Amino acid sequence: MPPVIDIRHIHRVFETEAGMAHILHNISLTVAQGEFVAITGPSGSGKSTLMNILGCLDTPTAGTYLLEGLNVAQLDDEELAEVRSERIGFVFQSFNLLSRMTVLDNVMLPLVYTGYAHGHREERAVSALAQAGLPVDHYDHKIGELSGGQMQRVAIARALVNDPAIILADEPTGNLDSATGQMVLESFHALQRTGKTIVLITHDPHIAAEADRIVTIRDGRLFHEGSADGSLPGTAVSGRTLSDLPHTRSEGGSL
Ligand SMILES: Nc1ncnc2c1ncn2[C@@H]1O[C@H](COP(=O)(O)OP(=O)(O)OP(=O)(O)O)[C@@H](O)[C@H]1O
Repeated sequence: MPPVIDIRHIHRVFETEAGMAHILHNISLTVAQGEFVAITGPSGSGKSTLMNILGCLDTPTAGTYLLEGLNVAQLDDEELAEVRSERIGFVFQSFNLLSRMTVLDNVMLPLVYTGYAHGHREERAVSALAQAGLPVDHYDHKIGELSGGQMQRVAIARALVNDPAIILADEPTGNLDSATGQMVLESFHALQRTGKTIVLITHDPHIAAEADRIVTIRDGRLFHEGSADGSLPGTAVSGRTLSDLPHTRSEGGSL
């Protein structure tokens, strides 16, 4: 099976008023299906820039990205949006939930444009919330009534509701105390046991240590655990088309 994430010799250069800012340098990284990888590194090293590329929110200036075998550079905007919504679940430090809506409505939001009937959307949201470990009696609560840890569980459920292959989490425990962060991390471990591929950015070495593998970015260069740099030998890159992607919907189920 090809890696879920396969980036090769990626560079990202931003044009700024002060000139060209070369932020990512020759980064290569593969992540296998079901793997849990932590990306760590100091502030400003390029972690979010890399995560934006992995999440198809940004494109590299040079290099190749194969996502589940798809060559991302060959996708148009509509196809990229489809990949983002169906194959990738995003979890952020600041939760990014709508505070005046209920838990259930927040989790159902990504399904609005799927064309599923309301009942089916609700079923999927309930299943995702169960997977994320939020108690049932909280489903009709407003987000503003929840604790930080509960909010992050809702955000994880929202990321899961489309049954994506990959979960990308940017400092998901950054706003939580360490005990709550640890509990949220348990949700990621549980997701990994269901076959999800997880890439998590963290500053916290204790969180990073829980991943299968840690990669570190310093000054835009990637360092793999136990090796000097992240470069891979150059290989010819082909890629599949969007319709070749496997449909791995599992219709939920609790962990
Ligand atoms: N759109 C952009 N244009 C110009 N420079 C950018 C842009 N986005 C990011 N940068 C620069 O790239 C560098 C890396 O930023 P990035 O946010 O990826 O770092 P980070 O490791 O995620 O930092 P933090 O841990 O503080 O979130 C920074 O110097 C930032 O100013």
